[in-house]
Parts: sequence; C-alpha cells; structure tokens
Amino acid sequence: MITARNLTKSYRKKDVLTGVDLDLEAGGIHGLLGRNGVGKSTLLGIIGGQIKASSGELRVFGEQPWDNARVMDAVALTGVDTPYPGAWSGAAILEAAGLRYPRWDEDGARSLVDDFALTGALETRYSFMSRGQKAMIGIVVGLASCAPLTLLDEPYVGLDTHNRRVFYEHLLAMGESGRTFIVATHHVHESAKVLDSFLILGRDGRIARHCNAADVADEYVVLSAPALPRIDEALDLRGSAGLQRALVPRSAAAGVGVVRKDTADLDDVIGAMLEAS
Ligand SMILES: Nc1ncnc2c1ncn2[C@@H]1O[C@H](COP(=O)(O)OP(=O)(O)OP(=O)(O)O)[C@@H](O)[C@H]1O
Repeated sequence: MITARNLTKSYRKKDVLTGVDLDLEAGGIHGLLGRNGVGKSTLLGIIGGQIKASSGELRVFGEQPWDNARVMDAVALTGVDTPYPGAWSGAAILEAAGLRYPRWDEDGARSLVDDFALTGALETRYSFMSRGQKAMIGIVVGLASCAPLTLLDEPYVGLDTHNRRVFYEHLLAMGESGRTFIVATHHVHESAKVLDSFLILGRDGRIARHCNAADVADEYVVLSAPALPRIDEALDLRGSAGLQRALVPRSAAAGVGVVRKDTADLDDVIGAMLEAS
C-alpha cells in the first residue's frame, strides 16, 4: 500500500527526511514514533499528498500521492495541526468532512460524538473550542472518514484520560476493518495496546526500525550485572553505580555468561530504540 524509496524532504536549507525507505502492507494500526522535530508530521503530509517530497520514490495505492485527487480521496490526514477555519462550528466541520470523504460513516460519526460527549461543542466555533474539543473533532473526522488509509498526527493531544480511552477503543475496534492507520505518537505506553507495528523515524531522517509489536518484547531481554561485557547489538538501558543493565536481542544474549536475564518490557524496548535512533 505504501512504498517509499530514498524519500527526502528539505525545507529551504533544512534537511528533514534524508532517505526514507518504507514498505507497508494494507491493514492494521501502525505507530510512527520519533523524537521531536524528526519529521513525523512531514512524512504523514507527504504520504497524504499534502506536502511535496524533495526527491525519491513514493507510491501510495500504487500512485504518487502529491496533489493526486484519487489518492487524497482514499487518505484522511487529521491531527493537532489540521487548519480548520476558525469560524466554522463543529457541526459544519463534520458536514464538510461528510462531503469530502466518499466513504463517510454518518452513524459512526454520531456514535463518536456521543461517546466523546461532544454534542455541545458541535455548535461552538472551532476557534473557541478547547484543545481537547479540537482534538476530538479531528478524531471524529479521521475515524468516520472510513478512508482506507487514515493518518492521525498526535490525535490525542489535550484529551483527558477518559476521552483517550474512548479514542483507543474506537481505533482498536476499527483495526480489523481492513483499513490502515498510521498514528504519529509520543505515547508509547498507551498506544502499545493497539499498535500492530512501530515505525521509528530516526534523527538522521530515515526509518531506523520497523518492528512488529507482537514480537518486539520477545526479541529482547534485559541483562544486568555489576559489569557487563561489551555487546555490539545492545540497546543501552539505565546503568547505576554497581549495576549495569542493557537491553539485548535474545540471540546476542545467549552467549553472555552468568548475568541476570529478565523479560523485556515493550516500553523499555521502544524507549531504548528511540534513544538510539
Ligand atoms: N513548512 C515548514 N517550513 C520550514 N520548516 C518546517 C516546516 N514544517 C516543518 N518544518 C521543520 O521540519 C522539521 C520536522 O518537523 P515535523 O513537524 O515534521 O516534525 P515532528 O517529528 O512531527 O515533530 P514533533 O514530534 O515535535 O511534532 C522541524 O525542524 C520543523 O521546524
């Protein structure tokens, strides 16, 4: 569904994406992770046809996406920076989304509005909405679009605990629908429950890792000992006086002598991958 080869994007003299290679098959919920400013929103904008890449190859549904109406009809991109007109009410935004997206699910939108208790905000001008209300409007648009490829850019910013749970429940319920979701997120712990895979965009502007959520914690163990030998494949974890801890691929840990080996925690693995990226 998405194939990228050596995709780059520079803003004036600033190189953001320097050679993204990516193969993503249709279906599932995928997290796009990376440190602040590495280019996650830029990459989503390029995939969604809204930002023009500087060079490289990109195919979304077999076509180049930039300004391509066929691709853009099948892709919804919403998030914290979606520039809805400030004078529009929530209801007007949802009505426009219903006209914009050919597969729009009116009942689904209503159910999300109910679950988010957003009815009151539907009459509020977008510019007067709270951050959380804006986030919920963006989520309703993205999820009810029924776009085969739905890109959510930090969709939960400003949501309280209850509404984040509502969001994840709806997203999870759609995970088996055949649709593909890419969620740019900094919330590894919360999102881990719904994600099928993690894409880590590194500080060098390339995809550093693409790992399957079901496998990643099994593939690593935590070694701890007063002094660990050097293990090239190790992802560093915390070390304190008298105790070193390293996150190591299970295969590389097999040959290490008498040290304590613990099962790795998904948060630790992803966190260490982000640090190393
Ligand atoms: N339109 C633009 N013009 C110039 N620079 C831009 C533009 N859009 C983004 N950038 C720069 O590109 C870099 C990547 O920005 P982007 O928003 O894609 O990162 P991000 O990974 O989504 O960040 P965050 O996690 O902080 O939201 C940043 O340095 C940003 O300042």
